[in-house]
Amino acid sequence: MATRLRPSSKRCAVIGGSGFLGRHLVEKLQDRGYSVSVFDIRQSYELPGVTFHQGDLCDEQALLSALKDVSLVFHCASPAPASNDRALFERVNIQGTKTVIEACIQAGVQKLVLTSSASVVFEGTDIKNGREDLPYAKKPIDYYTQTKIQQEKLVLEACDKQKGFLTVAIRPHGIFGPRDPQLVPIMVDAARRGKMKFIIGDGTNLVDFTFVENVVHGHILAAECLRPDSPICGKPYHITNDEPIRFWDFMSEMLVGLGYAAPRFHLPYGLVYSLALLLWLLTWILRPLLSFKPTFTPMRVALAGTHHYYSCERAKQDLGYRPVVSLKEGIARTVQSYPHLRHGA
Ligand SMILES: NC(=O)C1=CN([C@@H]2O[C@H](COP(=O)(O)OP(=O)(O)OC[C@H]3O[C@@H](n4cnc5c(N)ncnc54)[C@H](O)[C@@H]3O)[C@@H](O)[C@H]2O)C=CC1
Ligand SMILES: CC(C)=CCC[C@@H](C)[C@H]1CC[C@H]2C3=C(CC[C@]12C)[C@@]1(C)CCC(=O)C[C@@H]1CC3
Repeated sequence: MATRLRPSSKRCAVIGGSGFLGRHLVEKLQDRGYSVSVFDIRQSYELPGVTFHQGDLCDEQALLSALKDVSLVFHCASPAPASNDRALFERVNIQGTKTVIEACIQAGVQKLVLTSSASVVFEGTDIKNGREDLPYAKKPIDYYTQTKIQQEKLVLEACDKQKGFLTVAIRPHGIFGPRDPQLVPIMVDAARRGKMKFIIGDGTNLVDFTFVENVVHGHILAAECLRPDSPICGKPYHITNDEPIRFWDFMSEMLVGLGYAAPRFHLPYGLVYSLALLLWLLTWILRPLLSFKPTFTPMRVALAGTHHYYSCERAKQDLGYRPVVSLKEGIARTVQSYPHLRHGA
């Protein structure tokens, strides 16, 4: 009888590997001796030794050919939150994740590590040192988060030790670092349009911002700890910098580092939130006539004006996680990596 060789445990695939987090993950996995392939709807770079499979994760056949002989899969693909496209989030994050799970099982993949998000428990009100046992948000802040909740449940429920298919979810928060297409570019765009003069609320709200290499480290630890006898099977893990910082101090450090002025004038949180809500309603009503994307959405105001930071004790205990790059160093390395976004560039 022909024996089917078990895929090497160092052969892995990164779904969403062309993205910000995905590419950092691919680079680190290669450094650690993994043989890596990328599955993504687009190819954004080339890297010697990395095989690219371009395709939509909703296409099972395309996935199956990319997952041949792969034993470990990282799923970090998602449409960008800013698109706010409900149908797209549902198709990719829910239907697509079901397809990823089915393809993994069919291809004989043994481990699936999902990039979830700490925002699955966030409802727009304060969370201080939130642990993983907080309930999922009943009223998620947007469609993106609503589908991230469904996605996480699907992946964790698929964990089946009998069948030899093990899953775990990493919940990062506020990922930042070189090549990030969201945080710094949105902030600089707002600064260039004179919209970063104001602090929403009293400016004391604490938030987690997590340097991308720490998020990568958490993913790799989770993959390496995922064994049938390990307590991490089917569980979510917060991965943060473990250094909550005032939202507006973080913004100021980034802005000043890039040569812009720090926000100075305080505006009451309730007022800005109500205005953002009104603006959002107006753009929704007028959407057949004009397409306008406001900088101030209720979701962004909530993110900028409330406490939302999370405990990563569980990751420390079960994964041996410790951040590898401090916030100070992460900010310095990020600022340095954006010469084209500096004031006057
Ligand atoms: N950036 C952040 O602050 C946070 C991100 N996350 C999660 O981390 C993951 C990675 O996020 P980022 O790297 O920031 O996003 P990104 O937008 O840079 O990367 C996502 C990748 O997914 C790919 N993709 C999208 N739809 C696809 C499809 N149908 N088939 C195949 N590939 C597809 C995109 O082409 C892109 O390369 C996402 O799951 C996101 O929800 C969670 C918490 C915070
Ligand atoms: C901590 C966390 C979850 C960060 C996620 C990233 C984005 C949601 C933020 C990145 C840039 C931020 C930003 C604002 C809100 C939150 C972000 C979009 C503002 C719109 C808040 C109101 C302002 O005064 C302008 C800000 C620009 C940058």
